[in-house]
Amino acid sequence: MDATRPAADADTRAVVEPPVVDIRGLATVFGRGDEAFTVHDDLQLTVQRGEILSLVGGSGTGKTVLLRHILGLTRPTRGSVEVLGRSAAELVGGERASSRVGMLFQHGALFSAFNVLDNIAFALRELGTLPPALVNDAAMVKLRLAGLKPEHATRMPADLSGGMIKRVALARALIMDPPLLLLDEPTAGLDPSSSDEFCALLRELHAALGLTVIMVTHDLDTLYALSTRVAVLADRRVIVTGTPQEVARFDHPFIHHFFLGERGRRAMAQPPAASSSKEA
Ligand SMILES: Nc1ncnc2c1ncn2[C@@H]1O[C@H](COP(=O)(O)OP(=O)(O)OP(=O)(O)O)[C@@H](O)[C@H]1O
Repeated sequence: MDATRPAADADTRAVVEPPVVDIRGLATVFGRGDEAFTVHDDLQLTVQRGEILSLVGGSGTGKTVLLRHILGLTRPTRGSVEVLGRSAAELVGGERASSRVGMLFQHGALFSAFNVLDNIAFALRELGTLPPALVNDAAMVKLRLAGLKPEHATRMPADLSGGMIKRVALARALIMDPPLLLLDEPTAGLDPSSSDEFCALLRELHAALGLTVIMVTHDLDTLYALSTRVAVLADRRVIVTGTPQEVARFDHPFIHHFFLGERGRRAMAQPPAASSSKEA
């Protein structure tokens, strides 16, 4: 187990391929002078192609801020965030952003005035490079990929269940075929059965599309179902990475609370569902 990096022998690709995400010496400080508040300090994290990395940490430890840095929406105070070999800051806006990184926001963040198909098609339509019929065809492909039916295309977001909203948001995140997918609490607000179904869909798409996934989650069942690796944010940095079982053995108050409480022991007792799990 390594405090900041995947084990070199975890996967030979890790040695020969550049990481999909490479974060070095990252610091995030909000405010100035007496008001300064340090969220991250000398944080390192690398994510290799094909991983499903779960980012866990207590409330306010900077998980969402880190996702925003990776998306290029915000810049750290110090350090570098590289995504697919380029600075994340170069990603912002237009085709380059959504064709490299897809983002599934916690509550779906669908446009309430657009129907399902128009929500899915949004980024591709905005590009203006394809005729409308082809944009619709591409959106229909993603709609089906996300496990929705053609008859759902004309529904409005207000008429969708929580599970369907997640699926539409996922289809929208994938419209430009990004190699990297960021998930913020993908199963939050879903009942256990919808949550299991959504995890199964994410696992299928991860394998079928060869995605790299970074996921923020507080849900241990989701973590055990999907993660190939877990990174724990505490004390302003990534204190440990490893398989869920390895990380659970690391001695830190947050980890004791998160993994070894009753809820954690129950989730750990489930057989690991991620077929691509690898020992670090
Ligand atoms: N733009 C900002 N200006 C000032 N402080 C901010 C800003 N964005 C985030 N913060 C602060 O940074 C800290 C980390 O926030 P963040 O939302 O990343 O936490 P989190 O780990 O995602 O928490 P949670 O699990 O509760 O969602 C919080 O204290 C938050 O108030």
